[in-house]
Amino acid sequence: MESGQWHVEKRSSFRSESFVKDNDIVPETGCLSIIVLGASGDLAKKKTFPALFHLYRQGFLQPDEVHIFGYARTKISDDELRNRLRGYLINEKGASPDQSEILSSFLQLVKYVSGSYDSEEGFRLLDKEISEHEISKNSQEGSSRRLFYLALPPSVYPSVCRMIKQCCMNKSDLGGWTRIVVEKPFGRDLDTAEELSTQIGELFDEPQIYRIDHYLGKELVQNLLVLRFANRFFLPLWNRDNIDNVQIVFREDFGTEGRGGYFDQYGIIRDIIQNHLLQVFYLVAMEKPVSIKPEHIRDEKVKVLQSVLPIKDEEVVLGQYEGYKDDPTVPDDSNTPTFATIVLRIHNERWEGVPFILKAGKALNSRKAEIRVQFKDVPGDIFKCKKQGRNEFVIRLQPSEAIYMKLTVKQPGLDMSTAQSELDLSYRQRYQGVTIPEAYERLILDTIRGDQQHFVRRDELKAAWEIFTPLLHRIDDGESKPLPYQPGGRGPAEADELLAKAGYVQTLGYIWIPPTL
Ligand SMILES: NC(=O)C1=CN([C@@H]2O[C@H](COP(=O)(O)OP(=O)(O)OC[C@H]3O[C@@H](n4cnc5c(N)ncnc54)[C@H](OP(=O)(O)O)[C@@H]3O)[C@@H](O)[C@H]2O)C=CC1
Ligand SMILES: O=C1O[C@H](COP(=O)(O)O)[C@@H](O)[C@H](O)[C@H]1O
Repeated sequence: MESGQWHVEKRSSFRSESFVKDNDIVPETGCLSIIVLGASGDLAKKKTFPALFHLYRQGFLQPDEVHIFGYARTKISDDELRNRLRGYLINEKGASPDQSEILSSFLQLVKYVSGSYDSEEGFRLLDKEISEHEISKNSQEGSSRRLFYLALPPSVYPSVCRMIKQCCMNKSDLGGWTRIVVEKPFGRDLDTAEELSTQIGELFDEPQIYRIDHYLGKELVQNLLVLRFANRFFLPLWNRDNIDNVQIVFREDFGTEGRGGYFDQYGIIRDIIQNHLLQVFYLVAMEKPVSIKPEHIRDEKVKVLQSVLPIKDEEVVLGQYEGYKDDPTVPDDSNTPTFATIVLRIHNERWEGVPFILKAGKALNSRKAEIRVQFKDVPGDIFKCKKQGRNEFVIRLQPSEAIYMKLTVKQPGLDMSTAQSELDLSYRQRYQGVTIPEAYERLILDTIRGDQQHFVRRDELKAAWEIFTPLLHRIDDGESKPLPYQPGGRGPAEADELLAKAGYVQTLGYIWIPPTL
């Protein structure tokens, strides 16, 4: 190897022990019906059906067991739905022409039923179709499993759940189950979320309800527990003595295109911060769970949430990008934020005084989601490291998944000078040839396996809404107003000022560049 060249070592694949087997989850077989309600919609097309296809392609959904039903009000035939899906799946990133055959066999498993969301007629028809499939497949000798995925606006969840309960529950005497998957945003504030939880809770037990947050299915989010609790060197450092501040950042380089009507009712806090970023926050801040059993993990999440102090107005910056209101589905006087930076503070022994800065924005200068843990300055700084910048531990969730540690090293050469560098675990380079599964793929598989670890429990949801509801009400009442910002930029300058005030020190002149192969 020539000196100075990037050397990429091909490592033989190694098998790691799966820790899922400690989770008390017993694999099941038998007839499986997956029902996508809202099959005509955006989420179903872009996420739910592609995830099902990927699971099928990898052998996780067996053709002799599974059948998929689309349900919505739109009147289309089986073939029309299949053609719509084919058009989308064939053009998906990474799709190859040799998938055409497998795609056709997948689409043959898809059937469509049309009906409304609040009358028994459609759901009785749906039940008849599911039962026919169950009888044809195995019901004489096996159990049957029914998974209802609500790819629908939350306003129709109560009536849809009632219809499922009245008309479509699993009827096999031989066992099986009925589960429902509900999407975010689950409610608009504490009261509406609790009301929704009560309505659904009267119909289904908690183990039947899977409140999905797709950030919990992302590879690096799932890695957080392992990183924190399986590595000795993080244990003594992960606290207020060493960490100065933590940033959890979501940026998108596009606006609300095509979804302005939906977005304007919710805004960036309900769309991203109260759910996706808060889930990441728990995993960074919570204490070690008793075990990796879902209930133990979720108990710790609730505890840390309950230690969060009320958000202070002076620790919030809201923004709305210029041009947002040009969307005809957005009212001219909209007060909805498309950007927010919010500082959360935890009142406990580990984190007292450490700001957790949650930042999310649409129409910014890049698409990126990351966690940035910034350490305090080195005491007794004999190398004058301060001018190089602080140590940072960064977990890049997307794109270019990576974990890297920014640190100060001796600049190679005869001089005794220091420079910023990094220890870098870039996934594309380290795990060559390994496909990282899509979040929805993983989470749908978890629902089939009955693993609720990566889903939101009712008390967790309540604690999450408790944190944000007062601020959301101030925004809804027009008391807190978003500042205008230029699309394609960093968001309002006031957000950077808040970051600096919270203690974040930017390393000037240093940018981490993901290594290329
Ligand atoms: N799209 C995305 O990227 C994401 C969406 N989500 C969540 O997933 C769920 C579905 O989202 P998405 O697919 O974008 O939504 P859509 O607006 O595309 O709605 C899905 C389907 O629901 C039916 N529908 C729409 N509006 C109503 C209404 N007011 N009353 C009754 N039925 C209606 C329509 O079917 P029909 O008229 O044929 O019955 C539509 O095809 C939402 O909760 C959303 O917040 C979460 C993460 C990402
Ligand atoms: O839930 C949502 O997430 C997407 C971003 O998801 P990602 O996996 O691409 O990071 C966001 O665009 C959308 O507004 C929101 O509803």
